[in-house]
Amino acid sequence: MTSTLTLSSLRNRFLLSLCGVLCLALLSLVLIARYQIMPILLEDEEHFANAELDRAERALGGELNHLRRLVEDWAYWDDSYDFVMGERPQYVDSNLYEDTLETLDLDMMLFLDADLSAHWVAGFDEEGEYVSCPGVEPPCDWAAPAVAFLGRYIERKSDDATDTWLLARAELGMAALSPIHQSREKSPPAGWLAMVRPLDEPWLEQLRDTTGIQLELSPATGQEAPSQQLARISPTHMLANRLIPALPAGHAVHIEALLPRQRYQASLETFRFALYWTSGVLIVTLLLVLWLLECMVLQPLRQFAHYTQRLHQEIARPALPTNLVARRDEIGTLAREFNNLLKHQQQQSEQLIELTLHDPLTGVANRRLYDQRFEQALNRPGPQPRAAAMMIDIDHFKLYNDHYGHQAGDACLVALAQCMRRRLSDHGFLLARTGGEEFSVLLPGTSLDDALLHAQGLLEAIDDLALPHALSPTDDSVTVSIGVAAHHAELTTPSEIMRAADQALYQAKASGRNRVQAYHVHDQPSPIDR
Ligand SMILES: Nc1nc2c(ncn2[C@@H]2O[C@H](COP(=O)(O)OP(=O)(O)OP(=O)(O)O)[C@@H](O)[C@H]2O)c(=O)[nH]1
Repeated sequence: MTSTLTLSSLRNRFLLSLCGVLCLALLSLVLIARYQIMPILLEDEEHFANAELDRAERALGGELNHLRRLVEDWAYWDDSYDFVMGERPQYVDSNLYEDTLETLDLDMMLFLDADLSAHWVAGFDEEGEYVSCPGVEPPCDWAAPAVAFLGRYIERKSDDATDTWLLARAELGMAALSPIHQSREKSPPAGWLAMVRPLDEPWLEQLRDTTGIQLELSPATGQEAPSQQLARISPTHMLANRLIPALPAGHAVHIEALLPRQRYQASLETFRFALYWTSGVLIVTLLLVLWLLECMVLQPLRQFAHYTQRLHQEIARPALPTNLVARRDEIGTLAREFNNLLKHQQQQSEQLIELTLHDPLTGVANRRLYDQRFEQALNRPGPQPRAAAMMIDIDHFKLYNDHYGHQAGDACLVALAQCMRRRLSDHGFLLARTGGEEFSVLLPGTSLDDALLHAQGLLEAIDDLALPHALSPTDDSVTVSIGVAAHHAELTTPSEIMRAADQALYQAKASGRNRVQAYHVHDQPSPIDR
């Protein structure tokens, strides 16, 4: 019952509807964010990660180029040519010593003869000791696999170009191989020079500074490829991975970049900001709409409903609140139309009441109104006399009807009523048609004697009217007979007084008509001759 009442309120239903709309709007925003905006943000993030990895890869390429230029500088140097041709024995002492490799940031320098055998090896062994040997005999035997690999590689090589590689050994590195030529001469290589540079932590730190990317490099095999190229490890950071082919065959350098998710965070923050503001604005709008609804519609409607309740409860019709009538909107129109309807209804009910209390032919009071007024007159407190009454009957009216017709009879009734009303209205007496051709007059506060005088006046007025009555045995014009009675100790009720007046009327008829007869208590009624 309570919930029915609650939901029957326009305000609550409107509130519920608006809340529904609000929830739908917020749900739509969330769905748009989930299926439209988030994928775009994540895709943008992947592009960013790829671009950063490309940049890191280009930085590595730059390092390889640097090594390429270094190896070419040495390989195209005439002293190096002379050295591999066996013509410059002091080359080792002047150029290949520990400081040279350290300055050039190299692990190893390997000179090969044209027959691909090791000509000279200079570098740091597994213990980090600098060694320099004319071949791969101990203590330079650790270089034998490199010499073998380069030999195989150069045999298959179809050009004289410089080659560079990344090395995915236990410790990362990069290598470059260049043919040794005499400068400005196009001749087959006199030998080959290979350089190996370690990619150690200081080098990596430098690369991080140069690129501004938090990079980690590690050796990997093809099978160790990271399952996910991009791993979002926290709301603020992600790990981007990439494998770059390296030596030995089947191995790779694994680049791992720790990247900030600034763009994603910023976009997300912006979207959240927009979402919160949108929600806030929607809620404020909802409250505003409710407030406007309350002020503009619900309050006037309640006032209107309260007014209609008062209409039922109060006898006198209360006035419609002026603020409702004065409104220029639909509620104002409704209030004004309602007011007009009420007035119209009131007029109609007044007309109906009028009809129920008056005689439709003559317009004078009917018996109902006459009886009501009679009761009131007798009950009114005050000194005697309380009231007197006349009973008036047209003489030989049947003959009138027979002679002039029923319609003329009606006109005669109207004419007589108007005449008598004119005569009586000044005194505040009530004329009523109480029968077909019978009238009664109520004379409040009038004694029997005064009533007789007024009755006499009526006879004279009707006589003056001189309505022709050709068949009347009494007179050649229409006449009436009047019985008069007044309130008395023994005539206390309207019916007793009217019965007495009727008896007096009967007497008047019996005495020859066209006369007034009073009813005297305890006396035989005596006619008053004209
Ligand atoms: N035209 C018309 N005649 C009416 C109306 N009401 C009653 N009458 C007539 O009034 C006549 C009354 O006749 P009666 O009661 O015989 O009395 P009367 O002819 O007036 O004779 P007395 O009263 O004895 O003088 C009847 O003929 C009714 O038809 C009415 O509203 N219009």
